Amino acid sequence: MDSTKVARYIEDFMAMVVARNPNEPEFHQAVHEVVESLAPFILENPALMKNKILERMTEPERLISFRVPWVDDKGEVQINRGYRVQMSSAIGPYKGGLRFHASVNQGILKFLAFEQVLKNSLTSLPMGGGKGGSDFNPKGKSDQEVMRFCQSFVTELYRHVGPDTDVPAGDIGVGGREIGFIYGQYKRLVNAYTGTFTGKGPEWGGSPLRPEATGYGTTYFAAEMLKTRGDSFKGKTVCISGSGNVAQYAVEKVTQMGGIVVTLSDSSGFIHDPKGITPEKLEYVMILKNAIRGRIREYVEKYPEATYYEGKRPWSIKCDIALPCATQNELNGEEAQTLVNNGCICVAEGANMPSTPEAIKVFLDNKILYGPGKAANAGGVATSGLEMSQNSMRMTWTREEVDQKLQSIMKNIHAACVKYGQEGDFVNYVKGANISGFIKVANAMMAQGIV
Ligand SMILES: NC(=O)C1=CN([C@@H]2O[C@H](COP(=O)(O)OP(=O)(O)OC[C@H]3O[C@@H](n4cnc5c(N)ncnc54)[C@H](OP(=O)(O)O)[C@@H]3O)[C@@H](O)[C@H]2O)C=CC1
Ligand SMILES: O=C(O)CCC(=O)C(=O)O
Repeated sequence: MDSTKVARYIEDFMAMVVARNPNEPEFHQAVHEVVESLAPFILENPALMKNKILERMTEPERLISFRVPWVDDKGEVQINRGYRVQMSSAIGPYKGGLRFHASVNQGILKFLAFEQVLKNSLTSLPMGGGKGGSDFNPKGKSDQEVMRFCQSFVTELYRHVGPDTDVPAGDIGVGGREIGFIYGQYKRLVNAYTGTFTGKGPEWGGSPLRPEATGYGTTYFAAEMLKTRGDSFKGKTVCISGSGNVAQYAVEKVTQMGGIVVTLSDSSGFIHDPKGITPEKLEYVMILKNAIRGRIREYVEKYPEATYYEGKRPWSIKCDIALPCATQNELNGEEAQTLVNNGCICVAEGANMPSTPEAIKVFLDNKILYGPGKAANAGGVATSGLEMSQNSMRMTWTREEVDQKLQSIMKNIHAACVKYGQEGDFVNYVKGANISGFIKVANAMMAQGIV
């Protein structure tokens, strides 16, 4: 393929995306990465060009934005903005999480929804892609305030979702507590018990292993990547960022597989525990983060052998494997170079788009094992898909059954990445994930006409 032609296609396509979606840098970044992978493939397939498949995929089918008024504990009226981006229903109902974080805006949710379309396709389950949330910041809010906010949020959202229409779940700032409040109010509004949300509690329709699934899945994916080089987690030093849902269960699974996790972080700083975060220490982190809702710095008060670094990220710590599990753009080019210089051989993304384009270039140039989020963290939404199946069948699989299905899905995603990403003796998992995720959605769109 003529490289000038490819470069011009990417440039023209991105100029169009930027012009149509001004002031949305995260969305531009996510689309650019995908277009770079897909350009040669699309140029070789005139039908994809003629039917403007990628042009349509980068335009949400529907974008809903709404007012979320609620009353705080002081009796003051607060107003937030709620969103749902329904990106693609080509292969199934819209599916993707809800994020509650002060930084949420339309552009961030569009990047997440776009990534979700390809990720959900990779799982091989029939799920379209969407994402939603609000600029509501749950930090420091009482349970009552969070409940009132969630009830107001879903009092508008409920019109746009349904078990065969759009099935939201959790993401940053939305865990079991929030899904509970949202589902309770939703059920009241529609007067029906349906599988419209996933991440529900185990007693009321949730799938076994959904809380664990993203962190476990990322670890399973990394293990598959390591296997291609005859390696494993055994005895490896692992740096993990974040300390929320994904990070916690990544620590658990890595430790079970014989790795030693030495870092965790939050938006204030990171802790380094050279002796490793043992199951007992992880139990404390789970209480600290999920019940007390404290800060990661408190870890060093309980475990003085660890050190806390205020305002810093964990990537300067020497490790064999890095699992970024916090948020987008949390690992830049310089930090990627430090990881590589320190001997890191594998990066698997539990978070969505945690590595900047410069960081990704460092990983690919140095040919380390690099698993992008849309492949490596797909275990969460895949298990949500399994929750949807269980809800439809009105039955519950065992934890072991779900774990087996999750492992098999992660293996299949890995195999698909290898199939489309093999470049000589190197696997470019970015290219593999993007092309493999794209093909199924593109074929469905071609079959369904210009819609
Ligand atoms: N939950 C899931 O099933 C899935 C999640 N993901 C992705 O994984 C990542 C983590 O999600 P999840 O664990 O569910 O979310 P949680 O809300 O449970 O945890 C988020 C963690 O990331 C930290 N964090 C958030 N924003 C920043 C920031 N700007 N800088 C540094 N740290 C930050 C938080 O720290 P603090 O408390 O200080 O904000 C917290 O430790 C996200 O990228 C999400 O999109 C991907 C697939 C599925
Ligand atoms: O489980 C889900 O539906 C959503 C998971 C999610 O938000 C993600 O994969 O980023």
